[in-house]
Amino acid sequence: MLARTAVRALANSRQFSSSAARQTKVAVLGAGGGIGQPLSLLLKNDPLVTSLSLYDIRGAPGVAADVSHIDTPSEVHGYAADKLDEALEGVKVVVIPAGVPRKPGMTRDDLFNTNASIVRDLAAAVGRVAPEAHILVISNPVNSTVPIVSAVLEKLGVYDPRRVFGVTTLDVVRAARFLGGIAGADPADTRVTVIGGHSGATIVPLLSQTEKGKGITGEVYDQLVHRIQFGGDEVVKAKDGAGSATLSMAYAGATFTHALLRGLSGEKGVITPTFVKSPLYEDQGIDFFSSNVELGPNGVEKIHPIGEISAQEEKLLAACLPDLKKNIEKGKAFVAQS
Ligand SMILES: NC(=O)C1=CN([C@@H]2O[C@H](COP(=O)(O)OP(=O)(O)OC[C@H]3O[C@@H](n4cnc5c(N)ncnc54)[C@H](O)[C@@H]3O)[C@@H](O)[C@H]2O)C=CC1
Ligand SMILES: O=C([O-])CC(=O)C(=O)O
Repeated sequence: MLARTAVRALANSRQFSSSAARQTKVAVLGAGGGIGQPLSLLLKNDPLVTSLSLYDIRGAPGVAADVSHIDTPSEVHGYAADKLDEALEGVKVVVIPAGVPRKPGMTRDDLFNTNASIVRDLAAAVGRVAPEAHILVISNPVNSTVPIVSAVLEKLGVYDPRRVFGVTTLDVVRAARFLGGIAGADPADTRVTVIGGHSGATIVPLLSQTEKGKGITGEVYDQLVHRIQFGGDEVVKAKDGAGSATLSMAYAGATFTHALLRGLSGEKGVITPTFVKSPLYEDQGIDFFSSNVELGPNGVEKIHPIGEISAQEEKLLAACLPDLKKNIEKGKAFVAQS
């Protein structure tokens, strides 16, 4: 399982990996935030990261000074608000958790007005300074921010769809954990492919494709699907105005980053769901979609088909597609009007 593999790698981080010699510089934009700080901590412990570039409009040099004392080989540098270009020099991977989080009663789409321009401007800087970088978008609403990043890069003439990813790994992490809880099994044995997008009804878990999930029916099935789709709301409610998931998201972000770095380093068979430019529903006007993607030396190596799904999952997918289409179009329209 992907998450388990990442944990093992992180645990082994004190051994200087031979792959580390490859010099992989990773930047975190939004490194001073609730996600950015623990994500920076986890990336400092990833043996595939040789240099960590931490940027935020507030607090990144402090986070960098703190994290830099951890006794792993990677270098860490922090950059203040006016040092974005410097932060991006020579980076191979850029992870973006910059932007505002939800408060109770808000949808992810309610974050659009603030986060769309933050993500647009950061993407433009990446396109200018590090046009070959792989960009991992965490900032919500992911269903719109990924099309925003893509459209910005397209405008700059540097867009390669194999290098832009929406991080939907938290949905995969939650699905494994929640199914594991119900099945009384180790989440390593209850990995679920989650497709679609990253908000409410656009999150579609394919429980029928897992050994432990396929027998679940009735109310238990409905509750499990609802919990996977609205797990984010659970955290927003519990934090009661203090934000949304940060620690589990940092874990998910570090897990996905590690998977990408494994793919980039030439490892075969690294497959995980991620929200990318995709042909799967293009005939319905939906050109971004999350499904199992094989990661390789160029980023997206292969987009896997959805495979066989149940009648219930067909219904979930039918509910997902119109919402997803609207979210994608909103992101594209924002850049077109910018
Ligand atoms: N993809 C996913 O599964 C998830 C996404 N998120 C999203 O991640 C985003 C960040 O969440 P938190 O870390 O909890 O928020 P936060 O408010 O704790 O941190 C955000 C950070 O971004 C920084 N920032 C704002 N504008 C910036 C700019 N122009 N350049 C660089 N940094 C900038 C802020 O100074 C702050 O340090 C939110 O949009 C949230 O909805 C949260 C959880 C899961
Ligand atoms: O719920 C939120 O706003 C943050 C998020 O995307 C998640 O936890 O899945």
